[in-house]
Amino acid sequence: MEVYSANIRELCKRLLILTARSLGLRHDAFGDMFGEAVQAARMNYYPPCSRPDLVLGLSPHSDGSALTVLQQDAESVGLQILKDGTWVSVQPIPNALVINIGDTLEVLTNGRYKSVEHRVVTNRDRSRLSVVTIYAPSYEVELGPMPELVSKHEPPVYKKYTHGEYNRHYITNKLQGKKTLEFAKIHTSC
Ligand SMILES: O=C(O)CCC(=O)C(=O)O
Ligand SMILES: [Fe+2]
Repeated sequence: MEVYSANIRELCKRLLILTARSLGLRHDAFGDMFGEAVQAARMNYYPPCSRPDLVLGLSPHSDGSALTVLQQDAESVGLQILKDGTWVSVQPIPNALVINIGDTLEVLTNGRYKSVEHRVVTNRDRSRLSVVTIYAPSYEVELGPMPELVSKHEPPVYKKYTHGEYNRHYITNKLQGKKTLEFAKIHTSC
């Protein structure tokens, strides 16, 4: 687990470098601001369920992280993402990791990258196991759209707050689609 976690940490750092580059930012723009990044792993076990038509394994949500790295059970399909209003199953590919963009990256990129809404469905005959690692800035880091990604034509869509504040909000609210991200949105009335 220690070696796995260390490798996932390196992977997340690299992915954030590539993300920064894709947006025309300095390559270490995210790395510099994340501080001692928060990384946490959890294992989700979904037992077989006699009524998969009635029971979800995990309610629709987006992750609060910047990135989430997911290792799926090779034998059992369960993860679905919401794409253009339709739930699409993410077929497990042997030895492949799934990377989800979380709310924090949506905020930092002022919405250029969107966090993915996802859920887990159950199976009648099979159990399923997933190993999930979240990667996020240190709790005291102030978040908000990166100044380079804000302009007169692209005003900030999200306010400033610390990752600790967002985390508290996230864990004290129900999983309900992308509702937790409302916390970060600047609501304009016109
Ligand atoms: O089990 C999965 O494939 C997804 C789990 C998940 O979305 C989560 O733990 O946040
Ligand atoms: Fe998730």
